[in-house]
Amino acid sequence: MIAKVIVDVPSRQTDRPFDYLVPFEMESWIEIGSRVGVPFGGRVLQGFVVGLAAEADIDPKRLKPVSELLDPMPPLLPDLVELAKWLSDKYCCSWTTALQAMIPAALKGKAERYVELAEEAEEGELPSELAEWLASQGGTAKLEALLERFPQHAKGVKSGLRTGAIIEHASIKDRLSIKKMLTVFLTAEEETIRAAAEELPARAAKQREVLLYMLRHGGPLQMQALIAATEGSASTVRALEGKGLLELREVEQQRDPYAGREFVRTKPLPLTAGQQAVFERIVRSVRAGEPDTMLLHGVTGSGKTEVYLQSIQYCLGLGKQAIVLVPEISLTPQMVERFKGRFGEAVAVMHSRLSNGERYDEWRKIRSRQVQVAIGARSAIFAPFESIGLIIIDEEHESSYKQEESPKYHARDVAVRRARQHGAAVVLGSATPSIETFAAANRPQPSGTAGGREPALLPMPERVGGRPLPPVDVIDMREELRDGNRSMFSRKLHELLTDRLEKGEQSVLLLNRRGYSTFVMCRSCGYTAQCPHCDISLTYHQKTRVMRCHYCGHAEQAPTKCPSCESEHIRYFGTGTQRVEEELAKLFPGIRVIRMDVDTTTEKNAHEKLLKQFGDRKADVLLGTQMVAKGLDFPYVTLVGVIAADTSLNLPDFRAAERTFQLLTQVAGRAGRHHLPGEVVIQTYSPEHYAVTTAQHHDYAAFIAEELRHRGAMGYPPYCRLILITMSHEQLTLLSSVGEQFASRLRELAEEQGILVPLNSGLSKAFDVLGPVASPISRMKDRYRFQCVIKYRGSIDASALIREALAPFTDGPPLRQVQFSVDVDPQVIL
Ligand SMILES: Nc1ncnc2c1ncn2[C@@H]1O[C@H](COP(=O)(O)OP(=O)(O)OP(=O)(O)O)[C@@H](O)[C@H]1O
Ligand SMILES: [Zn+2]
Ligand SMILES: [Zn+2]
Repeated sequence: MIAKVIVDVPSRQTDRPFDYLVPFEMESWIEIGSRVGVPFGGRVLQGFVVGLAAEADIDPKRLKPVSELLDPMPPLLPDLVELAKWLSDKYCCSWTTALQAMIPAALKGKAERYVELAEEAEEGELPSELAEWLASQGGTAKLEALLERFPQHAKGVKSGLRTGAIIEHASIKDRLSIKKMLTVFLTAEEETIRAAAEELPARAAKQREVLLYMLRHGGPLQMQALIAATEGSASTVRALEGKGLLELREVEQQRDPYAGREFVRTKPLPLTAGQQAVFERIVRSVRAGEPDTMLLHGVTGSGKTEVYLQSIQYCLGLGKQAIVLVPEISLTPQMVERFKGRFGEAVAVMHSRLSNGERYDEWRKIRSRQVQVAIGARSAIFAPFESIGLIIIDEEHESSYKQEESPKYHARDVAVRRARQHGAAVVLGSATPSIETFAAANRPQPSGTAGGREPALLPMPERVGGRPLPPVDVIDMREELRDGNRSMFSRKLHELLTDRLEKGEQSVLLLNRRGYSTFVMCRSCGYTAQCPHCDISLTYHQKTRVMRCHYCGHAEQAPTKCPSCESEHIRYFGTGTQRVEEELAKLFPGIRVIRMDVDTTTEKNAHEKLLKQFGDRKADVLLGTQMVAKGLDFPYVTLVGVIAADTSLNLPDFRAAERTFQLLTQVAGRAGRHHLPGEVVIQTYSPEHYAVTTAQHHDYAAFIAEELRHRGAMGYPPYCRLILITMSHEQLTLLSSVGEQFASRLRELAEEQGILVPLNSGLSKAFDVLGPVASPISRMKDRYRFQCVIKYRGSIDASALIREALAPFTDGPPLRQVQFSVDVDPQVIL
């Protein structure tokens, strides 16, 4: 049997399956999706089996055998292997990069090399101290360890390897192993043990105590716990083991990040009429078992989560599994609680705040069918379930569903693809759907589909219990200044905050920090501190007084004197959450503020603790960045304030208005979700902007209509699709000439297909190459950057075209090579 293996070398030359012979003893174990170690170019590399065949494509004499099988159960399933191929085609990355994205980091094995003393090694063939040491290690040791111990014998080792006096082995070691704990078991029935305990001599009182404790506990116990509870020792337990009363075994442990937490079980709520209609539509689709994508457009507080929960329940009832994606940032304890509360042990949770070990164990619960629901951020879309019935993407408009490093996939598109493989339903949920999704859901269904398809748009325009959406006040901050108010709080917001403090109700304050940074500038000459390697300002960190580059990590101490004019008026600028916090303390003495931003949430579980404190009403104000805008559901929040709405409006990003509208709508939705009515204040310098005015009136339709007009006029999605290609090199001249060559080759290829047509031509197929031009960040890590933007429309396999155009540029000698990075459907073209 031949295994076709993708080896873990992410280069173009090796981006294809290689043939290996499957040794007889592995034949019944190796499957598509198996992880193996294979010899490759003199090393052993990790690889994935992507195909099996009876005969090899190469000369059988040149075939090498698979050297090891790394897991008894393949970590990947055939559908994921196929999906990886699709990912690599669509997002122009190597197959192995796509495969690696699907498994937990713990399984990204590293080769380790061992040396073994050959039995037939002759005396004197190796330096004696080396041979002796190896013998003392049982004849084998890690090559690394050997060389570290005897650096002077490196030559001897090499010649030993050549003559065969020592033999080299390589093996793939996982970064992390399954955690095992020594566990104590009783070997007999209760009566037998009790009798034996009675018979123990008086001096073995401790042993008796241990036995009786085990009986009281009534089940296996971890050795450590047993010793701690009985104040005994390992030797006591070992003695009982010797008497055959106890047995000690290593038992696999699941690292459960939620261990010891009680989740109050919840029952399905009676659905409102609006929820019921949507629920029934979803359930019909799940039952049909055919791929189907729906957009659940429900205003904030309309009860989307309850619909998800009941739909999942239905899906599980069919014996199928469900995946729920939520943005990393809103994977809050509240969200986890709602799922654990409904489905208990059947849920695996995957987010980036888990340790590698915890994540690995959650993943194993999925792979071993212990759970039926996976809830997690973006990468949970690769959960290795075998029969998926339903995929839910909550807050589908969130940009965090797009991965910014290779493979640069969008989880939404992967979900649709995976659903097609499984015949699953996809529910995209949001109060503010992305314009692309909204347009797709409104597109007329292809005619001729049997029975006529049901509409893909499921609206829930009302809040649960008929609660109103909160009224929104827009405050023009220019007017405030004109009237002599220099504070960062408008009079209105100040007044309402005072009122909430008096009533003991809670407020959420959002500091929109997108596009904001704290940078160092000289007030005398205008000098700003720049990164010496990148074309970007350094960001100032107040705590450490260090300036740091966000692209390359370069850090330096903030100057006290301007390096350019020696003036001492060098300051940092920008409004951070810290400044707002200080201001709050000044204006409202005694106010209790919880600040939530990157600085206060770095510690593990910090996010969770802060939200719990707020939920327990230990603070009056929750102040934060984007983190506070989503998913929170606190009954005593009756005021939401946005400190400055427009910081994100002025970014040179075609999605700036959409992002602002979404953020404002989401954060406004945190107010008045329960019995107490809410109010919202938005402070802005551009009160007339349509993103602000439509958010003020909770008018998604009006926003979309206006936004679509802009997108159409400028030629942006959803009227076309984008691909961003960034090229970089140390030499500007080389880069610019390679960039030109690439762009013209791409144009030629498009021309040959007859699709090189400008977007505004009105033809159904169009493909336009813009650039190359210098990237907005024109230098990064000492490399110059150029970019091409491709806009296209119609059924064009643009990825294939780009891969073809790239081929001659990426196959050359690596040193002179210009680096290319392809971003399909980019979120930002900055
Ligand atoms: N059928 C129902 N009966 C009573 N209460 C409900 C029902 N459905 C949902 N709720 C409650 O309504 C509140 C809002 O629901 P939920 O948080 O699911 O809204 P959402 O649509 O997800 O909102 P957002 O998009 O703002 O996060 C929650 O407290 C929830 O428990
Ligand atoms: Zn200066
Ligand atoms: Zn830098």
